[in-house]
Amino acid sequence: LFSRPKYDLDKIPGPWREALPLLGNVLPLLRPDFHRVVLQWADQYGGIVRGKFLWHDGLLVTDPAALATICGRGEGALDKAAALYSPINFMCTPHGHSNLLTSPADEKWRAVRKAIALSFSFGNIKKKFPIIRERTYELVAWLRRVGPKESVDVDQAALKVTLDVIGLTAFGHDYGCVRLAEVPPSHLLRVLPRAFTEVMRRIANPLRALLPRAFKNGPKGHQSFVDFQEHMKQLLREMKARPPGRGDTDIGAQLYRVLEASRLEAEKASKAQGGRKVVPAITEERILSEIGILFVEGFETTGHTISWTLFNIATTPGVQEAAAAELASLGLLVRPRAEGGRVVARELELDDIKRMPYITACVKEAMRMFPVVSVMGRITERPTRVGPYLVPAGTPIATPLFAIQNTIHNWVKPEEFRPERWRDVPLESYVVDMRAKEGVVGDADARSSPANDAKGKSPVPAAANRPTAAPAGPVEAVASPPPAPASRPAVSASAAPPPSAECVVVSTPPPPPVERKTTSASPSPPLVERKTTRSISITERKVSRVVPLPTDPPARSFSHKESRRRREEPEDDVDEDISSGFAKRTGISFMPFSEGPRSCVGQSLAKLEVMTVLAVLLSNFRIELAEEVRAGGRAVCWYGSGGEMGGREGVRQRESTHLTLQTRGIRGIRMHLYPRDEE
Ligand code: HEM
Repeated sequence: LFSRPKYDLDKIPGPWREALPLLGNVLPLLRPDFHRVVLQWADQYGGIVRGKFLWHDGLLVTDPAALATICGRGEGALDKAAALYSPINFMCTPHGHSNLLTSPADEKWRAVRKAIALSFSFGNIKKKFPIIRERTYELVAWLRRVGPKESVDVDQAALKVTLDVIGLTAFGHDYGCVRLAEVPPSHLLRVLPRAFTEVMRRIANPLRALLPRAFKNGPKGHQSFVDFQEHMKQLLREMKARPPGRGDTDIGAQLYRVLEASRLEAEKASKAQGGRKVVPAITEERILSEIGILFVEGFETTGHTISWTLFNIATTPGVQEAAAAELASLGLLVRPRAEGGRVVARELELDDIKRMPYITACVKEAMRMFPVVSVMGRITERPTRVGPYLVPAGTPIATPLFAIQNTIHNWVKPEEFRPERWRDVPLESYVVDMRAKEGVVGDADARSSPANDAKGKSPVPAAANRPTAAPAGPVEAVASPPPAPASRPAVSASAAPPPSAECVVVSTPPPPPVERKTTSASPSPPLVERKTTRSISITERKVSRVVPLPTDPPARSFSHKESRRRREEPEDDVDEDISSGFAKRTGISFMPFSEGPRSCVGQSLAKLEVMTVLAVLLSNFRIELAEEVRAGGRAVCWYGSGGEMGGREGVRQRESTHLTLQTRGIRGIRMHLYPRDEE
């Protein structure tokens, strides 16, 4: 009776102590801006928080060291909480087949991920640059026709480009969104948001899936799934009717190959078993689900990232001017007619993108503050140590990106949009991994970053940053880290395939500063001047060694009032120089594309798209958030033509996690775009 509890759940701080019977802590999470509730819990209780989700215990993890373990490959790494993602399966296929995003990391996932990763290699993605650029310039032409007097929802505008780009680059299908003046309700651009709404409703209320008619808008939601699947089936038909040619590694082609390979394998097995029917491991329905998930993951994510970045650029003093100066230095800024007019600016080229450290920094800072995938779900398969706590098998663990990247425990002045934070971070890095204290970054897909050379290799030669203290060697340190401290990640993780690509984490002694050589065929200026060399190098060779570092003590928990005070008035001892000390704690505190084997497979396309759209729009227009309307000295928001956003705060108050982080309602993020040549 008095034996010690087997697990440490009761030692974990969190709102579970105030949980309601049966409902637990669910009620505040039903708000559209529940990401802010989670952030507030992270600020208040620290990096590992226990909550009651209905009658289940669950954890919210924002502690960087614990995250590095959870997202890594070694002991303590966690797989997807497949059940949590299941409404997405039913959006993609009638019988709820899982897919890359939603399935656990099993054999089927591995086969599809490997095939698709080739499509997203930078070598393949860079061939798509002309498509992205063409659609973006078409958008510019449309925006010019609209003119600066009308405000435009830049979010909708960006979504049109992203849907066109996925359709064309992945499946050779033109949805023609950018060209459409009116979008019919049956168009995929309209169907997708309706289906996302139904997914959100089913996550909040799983009974909707069983009895759609019993709930408000249930039949409509069900219909949106049917409509979405119809669009995806059309793509599948087109894919099957057009077997891929040699050298075609586009997504459609790769999915076709996976399907065929599985069919042939089943045929072979059937023959071997004397003609008994053998169902292929990967069926058409699975492929349908894979096609669907590319639209679920690739459409809104990229579109909202573009619009959140534009929003921050437009509303932070000095930032737009700095971005324009960078574009001008590359000869890309359209000049006023009086100074020679539009002809002076040239068209954006692929190589320009790696010469825009400031705009890249704006994107990263926007992705830190507004991570479009704001929560991800994992689950423990066996008793697991999360940070210092042992928790039982079957514990759901949310890794809430919004809270990770905005909590006062991980970031200095997190609510400030400061592109300067990224000054010393290599251009290609979208993971801040402070395990090598003064080092900076590990980046899963650096090899496939547009910032890298044409062959898709890291601009830093594999061995360049490797100190003699960490010689290349066997993988043994990776395979089994000591069990106790969860903060000892096995490996800095990388994109899944090819399996040989790994990051190497090293600690002291620091190597002598190395001259950065580029392997690029065409000579280009260094990406970003890199001040810290004691860090992580991204290499195509086998993992050398991981040298774990001591971790920071766990973040303290505060009263609600105290955590709010600390957010408003950071302590004096906090590093004020956020231009260099951008993150505070050891481990991962920034990973908008996630990290490790389950990181975003499409990030090379996303980065290229975001940068292209931003560079072209900012070259051509000066942007302004549609003005607030004032009445009686107070800002009021209303919808109509003209000003309506209610300033930066007005937009922020409408933040909503609706599968992706976006604005609530139909007002979007409206801006006036002033053509630079007409100024
Ligand atoms: C700025 C844009 C994007 C962001 C911020 C983003 C972010 C993410 C994140 C955080 C995950 C992990 C989700 C989780 O574990 O629940 C993810 C997974 C994924 N993303 Fe993206 N994504 C973006 C664009 C894209 C694009 C353009 C595509 C493809 C067209 C794509 C395809 C996928 C897929 C298939 C997965 C599942 C990978 C796996 O588990 O193996 N994403 N993405």
